[in-house]
Amino acid sequence: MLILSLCAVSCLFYSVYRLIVYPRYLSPLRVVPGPPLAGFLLGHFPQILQSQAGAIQKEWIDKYGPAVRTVGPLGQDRLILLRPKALHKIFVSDWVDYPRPKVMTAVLGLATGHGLFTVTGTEHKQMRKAINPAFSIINLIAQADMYYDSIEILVNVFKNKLTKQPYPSQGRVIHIFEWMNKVTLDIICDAAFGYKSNALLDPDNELAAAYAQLGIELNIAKLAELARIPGMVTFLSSDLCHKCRRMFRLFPPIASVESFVDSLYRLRRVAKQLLAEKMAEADADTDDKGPMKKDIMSLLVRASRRDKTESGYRLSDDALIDQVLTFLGAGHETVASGISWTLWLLANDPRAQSKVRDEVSPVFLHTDRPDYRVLKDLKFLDCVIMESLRLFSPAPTTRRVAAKSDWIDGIYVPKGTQLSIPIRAINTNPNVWGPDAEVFRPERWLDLPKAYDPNFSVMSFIAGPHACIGKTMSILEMKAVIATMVVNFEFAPAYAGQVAVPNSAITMKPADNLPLLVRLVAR
Ligand code: HEM
Repeated sequence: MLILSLCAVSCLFYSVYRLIVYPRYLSPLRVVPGPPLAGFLLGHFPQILQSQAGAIQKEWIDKYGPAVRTVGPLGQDRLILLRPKALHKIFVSDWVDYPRPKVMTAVLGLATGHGLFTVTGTEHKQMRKAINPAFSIINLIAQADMYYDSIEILVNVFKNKLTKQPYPSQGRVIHIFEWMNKVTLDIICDAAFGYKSNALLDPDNELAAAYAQLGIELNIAKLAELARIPGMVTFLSSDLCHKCRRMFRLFPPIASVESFVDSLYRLRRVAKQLLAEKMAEADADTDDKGPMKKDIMSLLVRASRRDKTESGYRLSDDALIDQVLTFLGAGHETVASGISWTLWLLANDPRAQSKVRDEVSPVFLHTDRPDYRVLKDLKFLDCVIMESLRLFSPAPTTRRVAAKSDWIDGIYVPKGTQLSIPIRAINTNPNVWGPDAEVFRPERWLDLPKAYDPNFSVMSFIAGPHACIGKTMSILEMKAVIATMVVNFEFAPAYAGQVAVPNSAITMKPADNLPLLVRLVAR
């Protein structure tokens, strides 16, 4: 009894210390400006959850300056940092000391396995070195043609929708994000595995259905909480968990984990089958057997065979599956959001839309499949895409944790501090981009401001060793889709007074699926 009482008193003292005394009176970060401290238990977390993705961080920066201190759940210290000096230290010079927080890697790792998102330090360096060649310009040039198989299907789907209605010339409202999500899944499946997922025409395709189901019911906050339980991530992706997944029905708040586990299982099963096929193909590959397959998995399988003998590090078969799941997870919804927001901005700026059409139309007189070099030279389209990624970054914020105590840009940051990187606020910083930083003005990319820093003024793909490996591929893919769409269709808002509705999740996608009025362009 005495021991129990002592435990209860100690717990009480510790809770008072962690939730009240430390954040309010002892934390070295209490001198950094920030919003007034909120509830003891959840801190500013509810405000972040309720706001549009990345919007509250921007509001706080506008009000309190380039370094803002907030408090997370259970009195956890958080710092929002904006200045290039801080970003350079966190992402480039001292990146190993600022890894992704455990909960972030656990959630990402659940869907993508042990891949680039979950490793850091030496293992990350080796893994990235093994994978980089698959994203080289030479491979992207070879791959670009694959994108058009899916883009052409998308164009036909839209044309069918528009012509099969009583008054085709009036156009039709189409939910753009839904279709961009399908076309980007088909493209990444083809580019990553050489696999035709056919999401555009067959929503029952195993992989397309598994992805569609993956994100529907389980919200990220619940997933993050589950991922905190030791061993849970490994368990959720195990065959055993899949066998007894119905047990989750007994716990109504997490009943949807059942379908999540099922989707994961199905994704992995397809990935394993595909890997087996690639291995067999690699075994049969000889120089005189026709063209080599150009999808990312074939390249990685061939490289892993070579590296078995040439160097110490080799991607194991399981690691190969995880990499490809990583590319599917990272390179599908992000690109779909990027394309959708670009079409939204063009729908609201008919002048820019006509200018893009005028630039791309001559190209399409010669070919329906402009290649890497041709797409690269479309300068105004490039400006439009850069401006769209600046204003509507598909990843609106990201996070890191301080693995040791150190000074960052003049602030003493204790070990364990969570660092919030406000990508949306960085991209629209008026000190760099001027008073019209929030305005869509593609031409600004032709005459960049003096304060522009190529690494830290737009952080949509972040910077340093963990920067997005798919950056060039995404921009190329966005260009191919947007050029083809704009040359075939005209886009306008679906109704008067329509506003953008970015959701508040890890990626920033249109919460309403982005309805737009689409009309055929006479060619
Ligand atoms: C417009 C599209 C995209 C955007 C905005 C985007 C953004 C990002 C961001 C912000 C990160 C860093 C996350 C962090 O560390 O906090 C990242 C990492 C990553 N992205 Fe992308 N991404 C896009 C498309 C793609 C594509 C198409 C692929 C692959 C096919 C891809 C693969 C990856 C991978 C593997 C990482 C982890 C890199 C590492 O840690 O070494 N992404 N991306």
